[in-house]
Amino acid sequence: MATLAPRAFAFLHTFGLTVWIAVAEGSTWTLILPGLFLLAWPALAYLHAARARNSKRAEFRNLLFDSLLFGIWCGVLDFYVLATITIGLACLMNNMVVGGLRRMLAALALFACGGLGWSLLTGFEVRPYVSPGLDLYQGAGAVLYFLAIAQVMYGQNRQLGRSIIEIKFKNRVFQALLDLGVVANRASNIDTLLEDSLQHLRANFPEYGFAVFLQERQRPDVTRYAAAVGMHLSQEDEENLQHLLATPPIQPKQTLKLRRTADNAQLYATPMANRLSLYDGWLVVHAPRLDVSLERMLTLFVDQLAAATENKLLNLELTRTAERDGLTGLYNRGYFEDALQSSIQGKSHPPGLDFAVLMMDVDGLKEVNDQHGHIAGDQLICAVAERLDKHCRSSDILARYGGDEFVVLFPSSDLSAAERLANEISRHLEGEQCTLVTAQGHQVTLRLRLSLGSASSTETQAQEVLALADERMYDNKSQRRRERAAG
Ligand SMILES: Nc1nc2c(ncn2[C@@H]2O[C@H](COP(=O)(O)OP(=O)(O)OP(=O)(O)O)[C@@H](O)[C@H]2O)c(=O)[nH]1
Repeated sequence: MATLAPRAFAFLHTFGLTVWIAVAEGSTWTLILPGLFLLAWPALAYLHAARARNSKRAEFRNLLFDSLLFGIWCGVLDFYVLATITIGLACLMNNMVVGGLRRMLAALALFACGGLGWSLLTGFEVRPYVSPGLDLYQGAGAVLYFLAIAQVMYGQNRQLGRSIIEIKFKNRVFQALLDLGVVANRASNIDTLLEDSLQHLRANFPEYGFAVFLQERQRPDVTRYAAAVGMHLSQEDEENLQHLLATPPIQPKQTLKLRRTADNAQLYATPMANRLSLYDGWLVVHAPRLDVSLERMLTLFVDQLAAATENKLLNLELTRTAERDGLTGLYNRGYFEDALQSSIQGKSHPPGLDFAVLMMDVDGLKEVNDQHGHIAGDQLICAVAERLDKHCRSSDILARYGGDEFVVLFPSSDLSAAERLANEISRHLEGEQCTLVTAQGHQVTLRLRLSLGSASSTETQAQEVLALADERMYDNKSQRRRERAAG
């Protein structure tokens, strides 16, 4: 379609040539009337291409038909040499440009067929030369035509260059978005999610620096998560953004300029603007300047990052709810039993790793509940949980087994690990004072008392370890009761 104007000019010019020759030889209307078709053909060709399902192919067919038509017309004009050479050359060039050598050869064949076919039908006549004036007319027309075609090709090349740059940019954006998706799946927490996401962004866009920070919506002065790659976000920048988010009427929706940096680049910040349910935040980019494509890219990344963060938060919350006890925050019974099953399996397969279990029961919870109410009872359970947690190592799995019972699993350990913790509890927790506040607001101080029982897979069948620890804990409780009754 871009060549429509030069082609229309070529047909118009050829019509002028026809009129010139008709007048010069006196054949006037017998040559001019059929010549009018030359004026109509570019419009017909345009309509045909515009309506065709595949307009590019229709355009190529039109170019071949141009060659046939011009071949016939050169025959009509008795092969006036300069016209035949320039018109023929134009036909070959047009076809060569769009379809290479094969299409050019096809155009040559059609051009020759047109000219020779016409001569066969009407008799072969040759008029190699008409007048110097016509040579000048034809020469000037040819030069104009070729220059116009060159201009069209230059424009198309420029367009192509721009499109390639744009496609490469879009590919990088696409790749970065894909990377963000993969990172989001792999990240085990929000910090690694943000850090890895920015690393991948930077890998795809090394010319930019990136930073992100999320703050709690309820307490905008608290930055909850932050990460920066390839740039530094000063305390002042952070406070500035926090201030913007904390001031509802001016909460921005679009990317805004933060400040000029020392290296003459700019810091731009794109807000997450209600894309997260619990947090607000910014994606900050260090870039030489902000253009439309960078702004669009930032919006896409913010969307993707916010969606990934939201998913991860939900996922972590879900996992937490599924594995944790609601009152104490310790692992729950389900999580403990899964871990115990893994240890039992581990013992039955080489290298047959041993494990140990320590069961604990708070003495006298019923009495606390009865005397001071359930709220005080809950506080006692939480206080015990907190203190037990302090004595456990990171590899120990401490869980609330139910009611006032706690349990610790020591994977890859023997009885000594359980006995070590039992001794620590007896020495440090047993008898320790604990202050509770009743529903009525009264303070109650009581002493902690715990019954303990431990067992390990070195002593019994793996499946029996928990039951053995439980049995020993009840033995311990009975003995303590007897001692208390006696003493
Ligand atoms: N406040 C509170 N009480 C609970 C909770 N879960 C269980 N209980 C109570 O804890 C008590 C547990 O029963 P027991 O183990 O027989 O009571 P205990 O007074 O500790 O008795 P011993 O263990 O024999 O010393 C019951 O009264 C339950 O109602 C809880 O989440 N909160």
